[in-house]
Amino acid sequence: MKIALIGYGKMGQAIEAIATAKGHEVVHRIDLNTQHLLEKEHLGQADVAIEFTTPETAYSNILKCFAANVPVVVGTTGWLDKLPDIKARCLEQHQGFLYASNFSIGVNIFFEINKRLAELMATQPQYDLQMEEIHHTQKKDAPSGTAITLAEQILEKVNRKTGWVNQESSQPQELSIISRRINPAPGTHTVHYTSAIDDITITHTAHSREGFAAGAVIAAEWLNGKKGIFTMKDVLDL
Ligand SMILES: NC(=O)C1=CN([C@@H]2O[C@H](COP(=O)(O)OP(=O)(O)OC[C@H]3O[C@@H](n4cnc5c(N)ncnc54)[C@H](OP(=O)(O)O)[C@@H]3O)[C@@H](O)[C@H]2O)C=CC1
Ligand SMILES: O=C(O)C1=N[C@H](C(=O)O)C[C@H](O)C1
Repeated sequence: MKIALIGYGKMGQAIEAIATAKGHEVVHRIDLNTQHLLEKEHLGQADVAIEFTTPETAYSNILKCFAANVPVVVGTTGWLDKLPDIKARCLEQHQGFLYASNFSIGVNIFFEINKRLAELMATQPQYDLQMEEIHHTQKKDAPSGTAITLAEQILEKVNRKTGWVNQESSQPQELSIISRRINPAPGTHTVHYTSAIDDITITHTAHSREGFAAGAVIAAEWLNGKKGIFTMKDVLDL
C-alpha cells in the first residue's frame, strides 16, 4: 500500500517505522516545508493518507485529501468543532474518512469498559466522578481528544452530570477533567468513581507511541479502497 504521511513529527515518524516494517511504501512525508505535496498531482499517488498534524491544520489537510480522491485516516485532536462539516463534505464528495481520538487497541477496549461502567453507575448516585489525563509537555490541546471521548461516553449514560469542564469543579453536575503535562508521558487516562464507602478507578497507560501508530496503520489498511465515514470501532468490530 502507498501511504502519504501528512505530518512528520512524533507520530508521523512512529507510523513510518511500523508501516515500512509491514511492507508498505511511504510515498510522501508532508510537513510545513513540503506543503506542495498536498496538491492532487502528488497526493493522488497514494492509496491512503494518514494525517497527524496540529489542531489548526487538520481541517484543510482533510479537504486536500478529499480533493485528491485519497481516503484519509485522521488522528489529529483538538479540531472537533469542524467534524460535522467534514462529515457532510465527505458524504457529498463520496470520499473515505476515518477519525479516532485514539488508535491504540487498548484504549478502544478501555472505551467499551468506560461505557459499561458508566451504564452501571447511572443508577448509583452515591458515587461522584472525576477524570484525569496526563501527557507530555509538547501537547497543544487540553483536554486530550481521548479524554473528551471518554467524557462524552459518560455524559451519555450518567444524567447527574450535564457537561464536562477542564478544571477542578465544586459543581456536582459538572464532570471535571484534570489535565497534567509531565514528560515523557505518552498518554494516561483515568476515570475515578468515589463514594464514602469505596472507590472504583479505571486507568489506561500508554508505555510509548507504538500502540497509536500500529492502530493507525491497521486503520489505513482497512480504509484503503473504502468510501464513507468510519471510526476505530468499525475497524476493530467492537
Ligand atoms: N489519535 C491518536 O491515536 C493520537 C493522536 N495524536 C495527535 O496527533 C497530532 C500530532 O501529534 P504529534 O505527532 O505528537 O505532534 P508533532 O508536533 O510531533 O508533529 C506534528 C507534525 O505536523 C506537522 N505540520 C504542522 N502543520 C502542518 C501542515 N499544515 N501540513 C502538514 N504537516 C504539518 C509539523 O511539521 P513541522 O515539524 O514542520 O512543524 C510536525 O511534523 C496531535 O494532535 C496529537 O494530539 C497523537 C498521538 C496519538
Ligand atoms: O498528543 C498526544 O500525544 C496524544 N494525543 C491523543 C489525544 O489527544 O487523546 C491520543 C494520545 O493520548 C496521545
